[in-house]
Amino acid sequence: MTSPRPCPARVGSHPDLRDLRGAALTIGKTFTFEAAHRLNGLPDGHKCGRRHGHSYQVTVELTSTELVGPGFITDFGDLAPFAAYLAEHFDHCDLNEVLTVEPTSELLALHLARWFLDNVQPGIPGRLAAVTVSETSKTWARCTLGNAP
Ligand SMILES: Nc1nc2c(c(=O)[nH]1)N=C([C@H](O)[C@H](O)COP(=O)(O)OP(=O)(O)OP(=O)(O)O)CN2
Repeated sequence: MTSPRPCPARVGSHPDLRDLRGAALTIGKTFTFEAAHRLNGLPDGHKCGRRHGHSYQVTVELTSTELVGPGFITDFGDLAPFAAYLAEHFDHCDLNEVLTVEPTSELLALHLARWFLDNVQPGIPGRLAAVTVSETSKTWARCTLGNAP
């Protein structure tokens, strides 16, 4: 019987990303909720003018040039307030009653980015880079944030 091959020497990058000029890491977490909506302002007969439902997917992306703790941009668990906001205000709701703007993917991404910046961003180390909203498996809208604080 041959003995198993020994594990190779340990490898890994130093956690200081400044070693890699211009490098940044990005993480993402996807949240889901079910909701109904109809879109106003469309031509007569447009199918999205009728009330219909979607299984929404919302992905937040966070970026940083520095890692904390064991090597995190942000602990995924610290995004729980965002999950709670979606569950409380959007899940199984009519988005026309929830939002003061038309419930398009674009305007929903914009609203959720604003809410995240106001309510989650102040308490986490990573920086919000983008919020992407998908109504269907084939479509998405992304709100990309700049570098300004
Ligand atoms: N730029 C946007 N266009 C559309 C949005 C939107 O939020 N932003 N929303 C809709 C409808 O709500 C719905 O998502 C329908 O999308 P659509 O891809 O047109 O329809 P289907 O999922 O049925 O896809 P098919 O390719 O027609 O099968 C519309 N447009």
